[in-house]
Amino acid sequence: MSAPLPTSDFRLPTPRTYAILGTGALGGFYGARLQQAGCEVHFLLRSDYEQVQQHGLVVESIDGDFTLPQVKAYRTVQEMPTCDVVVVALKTTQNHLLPELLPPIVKPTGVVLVLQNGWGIETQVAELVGSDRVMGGLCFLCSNKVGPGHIRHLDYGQITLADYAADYAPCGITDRLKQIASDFEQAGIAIELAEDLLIARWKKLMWNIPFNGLSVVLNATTDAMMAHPQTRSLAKSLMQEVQAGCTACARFLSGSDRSISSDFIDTMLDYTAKMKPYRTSMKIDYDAGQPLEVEAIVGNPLRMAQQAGLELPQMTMLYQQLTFLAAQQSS
Ligand SMILES: NC(=O)C1=CN([C@@H]2O[C@H](COP(=O)(O)OP(=O)(O)OC[C@H]3O[C@@H](n4cnc5c(N)ncnc54)[C@H](OP(=O)(O)O)[C@@H]3O)[C@@H](O)[C@H]2O)C=CC1
Ligand SMILES: CC(C)(CO)C(=O)C(=O)O
Repeated sequence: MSAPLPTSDFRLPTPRTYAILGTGALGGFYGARLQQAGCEVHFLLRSDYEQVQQHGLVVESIDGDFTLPQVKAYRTVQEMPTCDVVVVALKTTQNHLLPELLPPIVKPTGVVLVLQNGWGIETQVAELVGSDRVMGGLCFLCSNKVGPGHIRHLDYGQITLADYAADYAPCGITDRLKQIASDFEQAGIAIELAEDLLIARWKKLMWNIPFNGLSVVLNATTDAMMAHPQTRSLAKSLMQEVQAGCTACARFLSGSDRSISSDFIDTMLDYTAKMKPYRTSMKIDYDAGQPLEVEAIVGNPLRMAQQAGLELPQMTMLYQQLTFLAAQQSS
């Protein structure tokens, strides 16, 4: 049964303009691909501004390298035009800036598309722009920013897109979701449309929580963790906790029985076993001495489950270990 469409299923104009908040590994890659496909894209930058303003964006990609010698680059949102789709591609550790970054650039009829990892971000954005103007995307992408304005796309790239409604109520496949999907597909990005953003987000967390977290705590890449029976078993136990957290969250927020099937756990384990040896984004950040996205990826889901009356002991221990390591790193 398809879910009821939200009252907010207003269509977006054609063509749609895009703003990229955070022109890094993810925002720089997808934004460049959208521009390459003909979309009008405006890039917000920080330390890379001068380089990108003068020399554009360089993208090395398994799908073919390309350079955009000229892009619409900005240092502040005040310089940017309002856009139809504002893509949030900052690290979530920068989300305290969203109250100042978002309002000036979202058109009155525009939407905000959250492409970050983690839980609860759409709700934070909805408080800024209204719950009828938020959408989410889960990016299965392996990409790094290797230099100012220089992106290296290593693997994958597909995005699961879903619309948002208050309390993560299922929205079904809305017209505006299809419009944005068509822009990304025109840019050669594989898109999956999901009726239920809550399920889609917890499915991504089923990968991010064990593998981003354990890669830091155990100082290991994904292949090494999958090759050892004990760490494979630990990853599966964490996935089972995420599965329980998802069910409790759905019941708490909307009184509904929505859950992730146990088959999906085996699918994710098989998927990871087949991945090229991969240093997760959290491990890359840890090794580089950068802030870790612990709160969005582990803390928020843990607190959501606890709010729903469910304790998750292994996720709790992982959170304690990661927050300790993050504190040691910054001391
Ligand atoms: N990389 C990947 O393959 C994947 C990433 N993700 C998720 O996507 C999100 C983004 O990650 P990722 O792209 O890897 O991160 P990056 O650090 O590569 O990109 C973030 C960009 O935001 C910029 N930035 C930071 N603060 C500001 C600011 N105040 N104004 C303007 N720009 C700013 C940074 O610039 P500066 O250099 O100045 O700090 C940086 O270029 C995260 O939630 C991550 O978990 C999800 C799936 C895969
Ligand atoms: C699943 C994966 C590895 C790629 O999308 C990811 O989410 C990350 O590196 O943060």
